[in-house]
Amino acid sequence: MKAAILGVGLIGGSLALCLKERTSCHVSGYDLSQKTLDWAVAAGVIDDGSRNLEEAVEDADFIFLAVPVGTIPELLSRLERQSLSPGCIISDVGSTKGKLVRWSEPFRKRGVTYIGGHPMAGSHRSGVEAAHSLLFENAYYILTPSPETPLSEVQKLSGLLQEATRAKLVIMDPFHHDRLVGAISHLPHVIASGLVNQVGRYNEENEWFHRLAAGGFRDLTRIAASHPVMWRDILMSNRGELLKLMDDWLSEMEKVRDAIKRGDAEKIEDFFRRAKFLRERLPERRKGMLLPSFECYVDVPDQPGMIGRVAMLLGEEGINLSNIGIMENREDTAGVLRLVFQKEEDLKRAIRFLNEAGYRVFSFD
Ligand SMILES: NC(=O)c1ccc[n+]([C@@H]2O[C@H](COP(=O)([O-])OP(=O)(O)OC[C@H]3O[C@@H](n4cnc5c(N)ncnc54)[C@H](O)[C@@H]3O)[C@@H](O)[C@H]2O)c1
Ligand SMILES: O=C(O)C(=O)C[C@]1(C(=O)O)C=C[C@@H](O)C=C1
Repeated sequence: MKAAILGVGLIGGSLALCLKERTSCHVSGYDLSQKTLDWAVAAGVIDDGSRNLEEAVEDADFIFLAVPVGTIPELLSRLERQSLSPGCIISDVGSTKGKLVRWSEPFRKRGVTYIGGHPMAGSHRSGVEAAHSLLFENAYYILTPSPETPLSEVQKLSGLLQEATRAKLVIMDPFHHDRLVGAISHLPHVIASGLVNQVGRYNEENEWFHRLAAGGFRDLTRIAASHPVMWRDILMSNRGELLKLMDDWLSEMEKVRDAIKRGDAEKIEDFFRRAKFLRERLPERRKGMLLPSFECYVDVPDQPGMIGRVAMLLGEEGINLSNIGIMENREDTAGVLRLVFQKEEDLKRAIRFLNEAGYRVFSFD
């Protein structure tokens, strides 16, 4: 079997790695950038690469479009004019689905099936260098077939994706999808970027704003470092939903603002109480690479060798650390180490052990 990946970046490259690692597919890549293709072939992400679309999709059983959302229609229309293998299935990984619905009909007339797709896993990083074969593991992977799509073709695609990505395949109406991910992905990206821009303006007057930016600000705004072109395209193709969601957001903020203005302590407490209640009941995330890590923070004197000492102490106890780092925003004599574990059990043992060894340990879990 042959799979063609059009756009060998973070998501296309990760999908290619999954297909190569866990299926017998030959994986061909197509990208605008020759440098990307050369890198991807050398790193074993794809079997071969071409900047010629016809060559890349020749004899392909599966074609995956993994380019920015705004570029998907243009590529689909080029594919519409290509000769494709009969029975070929085309899918995409774009973050919005409603605008692509119209493509299933013209392909179906040619004996080719188009099924929209969206893996609900990713990163603020981009490019093939960030690709990883565990990226989609245990994440949801949404497919949005049209009502006319033959069930056998949906099963063929979901079977391949399940085997390759180890994601949880779900089927959804494309417009329903856009409202859902609008609320839990697109709106949060706008809010995070808005907050970073707002604080960035204050920081131009006084650089302590950035210096003091601690865990809360960083946790909330990681996604503001995502690819601007990708997010431009997502917002442009989900404008209708985004406008409704932003109206709701502004009225939510207006309510808090009112409560603050009126000094209504009860309303303010209710606002936080409700959010805490809901946040604590979010279903547990079980993603592969982006698995929620179990972490704690340890106060240590800022002296050379401290990281090694803590790591060695934990190693001697047989506690597996998956990451260790110094918090970037502490500059004086006390330092804070961030310790990350894959297992909750390791975190609990580490806290107990470090406390016994006299360290002050903080954890938010
Ligand atoms: N990044 C995420 O977290 C994430 C998660 C799920 C879905 N998606 C979707 O996946 C798609 C790809 O995102 P990404 O993060 O992998 O981006 P990326 O920037 O890492 O990769 C995109 C690749 O497409 C190539 N490309 C761009 N225009 C092209 C064209 N016209 N022809 C051929 N190649 C072209 C680029 O050179 C690049 O290699 C987007 O539609 C995005 O909405 C992203
Ligand atoms: O984890 C991140 O950095 C992401 O932004 C991933 C994320 C998301 O919003 O959850 C981003 C866009 C995709 O369409 C799917 C996943």
